[in-house]
Amino acid sequence: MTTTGETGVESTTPAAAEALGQAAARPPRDAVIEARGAARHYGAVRAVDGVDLAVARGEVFGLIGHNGAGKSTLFRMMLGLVPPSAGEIRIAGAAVGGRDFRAVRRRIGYLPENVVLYDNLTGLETLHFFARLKGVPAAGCGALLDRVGLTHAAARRVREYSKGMRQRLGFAQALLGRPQILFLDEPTTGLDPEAIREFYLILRGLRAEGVTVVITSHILAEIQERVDRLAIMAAGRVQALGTVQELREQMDLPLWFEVRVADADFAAVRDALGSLPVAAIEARDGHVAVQVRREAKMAVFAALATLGDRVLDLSVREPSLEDVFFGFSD
Ligand SMILES: Nc1ncnc2c1ncn2[C@@H]1O[C@H](COP(=O)(O)OP(=O)(O)OP(=O)(O)O)[C@@H](O)[C@H]1O
Repeated sequence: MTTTGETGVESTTPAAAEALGQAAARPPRDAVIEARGAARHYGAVRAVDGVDLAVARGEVFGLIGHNGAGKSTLFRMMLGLVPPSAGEIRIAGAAVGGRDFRAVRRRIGYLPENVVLYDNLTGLETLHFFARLKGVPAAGCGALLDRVGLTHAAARRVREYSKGMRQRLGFAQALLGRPQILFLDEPTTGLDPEAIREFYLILRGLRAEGVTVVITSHILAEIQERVDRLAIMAAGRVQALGTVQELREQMDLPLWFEVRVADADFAAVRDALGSLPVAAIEARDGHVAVQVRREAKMAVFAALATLGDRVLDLSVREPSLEDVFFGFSD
C-alpha cells in the first residue's frame, strides 16, 4: 500500500491516494478549523508541507504521526505562533494572523507539548498569572484547579509538582476563559492511568458543550476510541484522514475471528470454513484464530454458524489504530 522512497518519505499508491483523497475531499459541514495548502518550511526542512484539513465544530480530532512529522508545527501555525510559508488557515472563519483573528484567538485554549511554568509560583498563582495574560477573570481559577484534581496542591509551589501535576496545571491553564477551541499537544504525557481517564472524561464533557478539540498523542491505543476523526501525518503531509473505521477500510487490513469450539475441535472449524479465502488459521491457547479479509467477514460468520452450539465463544478483532498507523507507514 505504501512505499518508502530514497528520501525516506512515505508515499501511497495511486489507488490508496484516491481513496484517501475521497475522504479528505469530504469536508465536515460546520468546519471551524480549515487549512488549505498550509506549509511551513525551515530552510530545506519541510516541517509542514501542504496540509488540507477541516475540523467540524464540536469534533474531537486526533493528529498522529512519528516524531518530526509536523504535528506541533501545524498546531503552532493554527495558533498564529508560526506564520505559514504558503497556504492559509482559517479558524472560525478568520484567517490566522489576519485582523479578525485576535478576537478568535481569545476563544482558543492551547496546551503546548512542553508547558512553561514558573517554579516559584503556586498552582493557584500560576492560573491567576495566565488569567491576567489572557484577560479573563481570575474568579474561576479555583474551580479549574478542582476540575483537574489539583485543589490539594493549590498552595504548593510548582517546583514541588510532579510531572503529571505540571501537566494537569497546563491543562487547567488551557481551559481558562472557557475556550471554544482547544489545541492539546500530547496532553496525557506523564499522567497516571486514573488521570488519563479523568482527562478524557473532561474532554467528553467539553465535547458535549460543543467545544472543538484537536489533540496529538503517541499513545494510539489511548486515542483510538476517543476521537471522532483523525489525521495521520508523515513528513509534513496528511497521509490519511477519517474515522478509525474509515482508515481501517481504506487500508483494507484483515481482521481476526477468535473461536472457541467444544473439545478444541479445530479440524471442525477448518472444515466449516471450507474453501473460503482465509489468510491464516492458527491454534492459540484453546481457541482458533482465523485471519480473513474484510469482504469475507459475513461469509465466515455464516460458515461458523453451521457449527451451531459447538461454538462456545466467538469474537472478532478489528485492526487497531496501531495496525492502521503502521500500515500507512510500511
Ligand atoms: N523552529 C524550527 N527550526 C527548524 N526546524 C524546525 C523548527 N521547528 C520544527 N522544525 C522541524 O520540523 C519538523 C517537524 O517538527 P514538529 O515539532 O512539528 O514535529 P512533531 O510531529 O510535533 O514531532 P514530535 O512528535 O516529536 O513532537 C522536524 O524536522 C523539526 O526538526
